[in-house]
Amino acid sequence: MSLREIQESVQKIAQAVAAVLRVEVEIADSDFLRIAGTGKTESGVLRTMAGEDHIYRASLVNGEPVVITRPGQDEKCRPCTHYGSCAETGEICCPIRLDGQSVGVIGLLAFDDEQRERLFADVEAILGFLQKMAELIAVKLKEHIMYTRQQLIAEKLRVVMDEMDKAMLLIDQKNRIVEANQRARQYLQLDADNSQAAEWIAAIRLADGSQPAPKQVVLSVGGKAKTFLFAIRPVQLGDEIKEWVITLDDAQEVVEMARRVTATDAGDAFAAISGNSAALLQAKTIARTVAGSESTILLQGESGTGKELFAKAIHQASPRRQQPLISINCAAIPEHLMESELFGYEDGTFTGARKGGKAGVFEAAGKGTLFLDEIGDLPMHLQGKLLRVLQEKEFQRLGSSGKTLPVEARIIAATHLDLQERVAQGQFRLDLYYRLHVIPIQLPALRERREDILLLAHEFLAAYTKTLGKTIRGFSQEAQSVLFCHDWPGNVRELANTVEYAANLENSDWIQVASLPGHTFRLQKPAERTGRTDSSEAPKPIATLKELEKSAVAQALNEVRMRKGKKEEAAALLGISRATLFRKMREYGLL
Ligand SMILES: Nc1ncnc2c1ncn2[C@@H]1O[C@H](COP(=O)(O)OP(=O)(O)OP(=O)(O)O)[C@@H](O)[C@H]1O
Repeated sequence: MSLREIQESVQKIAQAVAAVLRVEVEIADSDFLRIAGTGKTESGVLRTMAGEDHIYRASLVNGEPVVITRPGQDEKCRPCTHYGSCAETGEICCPIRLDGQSVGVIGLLAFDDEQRERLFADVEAILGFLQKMAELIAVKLKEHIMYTRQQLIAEKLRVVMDEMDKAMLLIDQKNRIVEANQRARQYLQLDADNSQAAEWIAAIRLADGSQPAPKQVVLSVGGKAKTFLFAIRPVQLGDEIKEWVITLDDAQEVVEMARRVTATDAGDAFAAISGNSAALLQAKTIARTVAGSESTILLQGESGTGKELFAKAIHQASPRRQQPLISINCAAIPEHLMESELFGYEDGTFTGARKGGKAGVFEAAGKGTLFLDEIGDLPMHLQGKLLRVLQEKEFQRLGSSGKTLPVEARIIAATHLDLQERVAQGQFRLDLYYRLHVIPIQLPALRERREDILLLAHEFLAAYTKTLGKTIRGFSQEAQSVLFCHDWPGNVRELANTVEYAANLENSDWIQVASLPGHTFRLQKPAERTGRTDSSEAPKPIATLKELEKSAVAQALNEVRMRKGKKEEAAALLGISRATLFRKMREYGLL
């Protein structure tokens, strides 16, 4: 470590000393490069002192000060190129020592009689002062070394953290995230929104205190519940806990990884998609057939019909299964962040941009699969950009100067919207529609395949009773008819939530109607639920589906508001995603 690295500070010290003592000051490093100089020596700064360095060399090697009262005539000056013709009238120098080693020399120089007089008026005092200045420079160098070391450690830590395939968070005493690695930002969508951080950390701390290892926690991320395996450890200095390190693994990814490692073949990737109805079996057959191809797939279906489940199964059944499956929800990411989420950005592209830039989902998906969820909600201006990227099969990070990257991922898009209708309304580009609509797969709504309702309900019940440690044998006859006749606007997600709710509440061997969530079924009278009509009653005007939906959304919001809950809970009650809930709130003026 050379004084050269703190040249500016050293020059300032030289000038300050010169101003106080009114003599000239020169400072050299251990290679006899002039680091600082005042007066006559200033023009030689950052030049070598070869040939005129032997007095400094003697001071540096012996670690002692040197006093020259007659420069150019003193015996010590003999080897100097200026011997006999020296412009100086006096010189005092002293080594700069750091950790027992000489790292440079500070010299005081006189060039006329006045300066000479000042220099030698009280040599003892001047030497004392010079030594203090040498110590000051050594301290500055030490600080710089420590700072550089710290920077290096921080950088190493950042690289190691980002290379980890676990998500890692550093948390301070006030439960704020002070550092998050790339995987954590991806799992928790931190770049889009980290307002839930305190809630997540509270959930992790709660789960930490109540479970043996391996510990699990369910966090709501972007409106979806995600299960993580986690560990939390304190970072201590002495007895004091300074921060906490939390590591997270996506439980589903761990399970998939375990399955990949243990399975001799990929198994049936579609096994998780239940249902025997002709409509669902047809969708599964198409998906299975095209899983191996490179063509773009467009999954269409209402919210909760299993579009994401299908996308995962297709990826699993494809030759790309060892590569990543990256999902992005085009409705859940704020419009101004969407473009950088898709294509990434280069270092310094905008204020707050991450050092080193950031890969977008196209890059992250690599040779895997990119799942563009809720594609119908992609803003118009990005539709054009996406189209170009899909056509040209290459893209650029934002702020990159012409460097293009290839699109290697297979694209699966999904939407709950009627894209043709969006095209007709001028809200979706026709050319993009055709680019995505290569292999369309329509996922049927649950009410269009009622024969699957009870099958799914029993599967969910078996799973939840196992988790809850209960022995519920099934559904009462009446509960079955209620489930069968319900229209399930939230589709399979709503059914799964309904069964989970009922399994939690039920105390008998069979799920009774009373244990079904009131907010779902209060909208329908018992006679309507079973599909029977009472001829003695005057026919009531039938509410439109939209009216029913609006009323359900309002009711769920109200219920959650009363118990000071969060919007996510209203979404869960309705069996829809957070993004869908917000869309519906906007649509019905309930924001
Ligand atoms: N056929 C099915 N068999 C078993 N579970 C299903 C099936 N279809 C959907 N599910 C479950 O229902 C929930 C919703 O499914 P998914 O998220 O895939 O729906 P989606 O159509 O992508 O919804 P959204 O449009 O709201 O994002 C998930 O928990 C999923 O596992």
